[in-house]
Amino acid sequence: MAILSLRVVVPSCYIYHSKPKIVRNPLFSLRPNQISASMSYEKELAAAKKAASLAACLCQKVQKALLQSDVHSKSDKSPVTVADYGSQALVSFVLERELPSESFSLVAEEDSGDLRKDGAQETLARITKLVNDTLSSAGTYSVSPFSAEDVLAAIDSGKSEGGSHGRHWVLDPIDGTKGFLRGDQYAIALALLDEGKVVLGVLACPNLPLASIGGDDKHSSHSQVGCLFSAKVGAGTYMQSLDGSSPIKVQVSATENPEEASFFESFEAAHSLHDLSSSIAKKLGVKAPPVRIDSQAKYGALSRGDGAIYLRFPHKGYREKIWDHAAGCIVVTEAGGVVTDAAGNPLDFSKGKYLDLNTGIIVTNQKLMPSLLKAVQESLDEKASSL
Ligand SMILES: Nc1ncnc2c1ncn2[C@@H]1O[C@H](COP(=O)(O)O)[C@@H](O)[C@H]1OP(=O)(O)O
Ligand SMILES: [Mg+2]
Ligand SMILES: [Mg+2]
Ligand SMILES: [Mg+2]
Repeated sequence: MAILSLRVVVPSCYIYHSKPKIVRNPLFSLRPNQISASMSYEKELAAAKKAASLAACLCQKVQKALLQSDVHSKSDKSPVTVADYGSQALVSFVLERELPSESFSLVAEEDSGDLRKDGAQETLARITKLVNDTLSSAGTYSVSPFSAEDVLAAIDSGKSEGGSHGRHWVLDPIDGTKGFLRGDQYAIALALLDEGKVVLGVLACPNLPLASIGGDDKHSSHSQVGCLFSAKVGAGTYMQSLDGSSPIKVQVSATENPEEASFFESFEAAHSLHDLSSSIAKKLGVKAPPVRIDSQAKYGALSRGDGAIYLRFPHKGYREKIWDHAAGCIVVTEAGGVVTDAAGNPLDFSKGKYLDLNTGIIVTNQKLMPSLLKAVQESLDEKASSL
């Protein structure tokens, strides 16, 4: 098993350049029917990139402090709480500020319930300071400091239920909390739904190396970290460094040969059935051991071809939430990949907060999908008959 465990030197606050120089590869030029789709959502994508970059900056400050603190405090959940809420407040603030003319609906993981309880004042004060410090060090907005009430209101603007009508932002302010606490991978995942479809997505992965983490490159140095993936319907997927390099277009692995493919799965066995993934991979003929990493960073890594397959089979009874897959899904599909449930159905983000799925989520390229689906079905049948 390959485990990517990184203790990183945290970069200083990212300065997000709102107008990056986009390097377009003529090999991937747009077809005429894609042009109208690609023309729209331009300012929404720019706002999403800005929001996720600022939130990543806030999270890195907290993770850095967490990793430097003494070992006993690492089981303390409060640092991640502060970062979760702070990230959500910042994203909500930036989106509303950048897109003032649009009606604003946000479906997000956190709410302010616990922060309004007696005894939470100190935590709320820490979050408020963190949000204000991040905004002032980025120097993007000349706003008077946020009050604690402003922070609570910004967090609570994420209370929308989503659905199939209109536009809804979808946010996981820290995806991969366990990875965040360990000092490993996590992501800030932000997507936009329009009439129930994901039309853009951004994944900020502060600890993901800019170089490939795929099979053969496991031993290469992972010194430069911090990736920002962004995708817009009909316009492909781009990756840039979180500290502001030019975006480059990325594509999923083109391999047709499972023997060459490596596969990603959750680091946490409690999040996905590792035995089932191993049986599927074996049936398919995958030779490499699984690459286990936390969060939607898996979708980002897959979108640039680091691995060719992502398998996710949560334990019985777990319901997947839209914020855990919306951004990752468009990042992979716009890079040429396919994301389905175990029966081969596309994910439906139009039903509110939850995804109604058949058994699990599988991700790969177009060529490998038919044989992957067959291996999944056979493994599920074997599992059912052994019960
Ligand atoms: N019991 C669980 N089973 C599956 N996924 C879970 C479970 N508990 C939390 N998650 C969510 O799974 C995602 C991370 O999974 P992984 O890193 O294994 O891919 C996160 O979105 C995490 O939520 P959270 O956003 O609170 O971290
Ligand atoms: Mg999550
Ligand atoms: Mg989360
Ligand atoms: Mg959570």
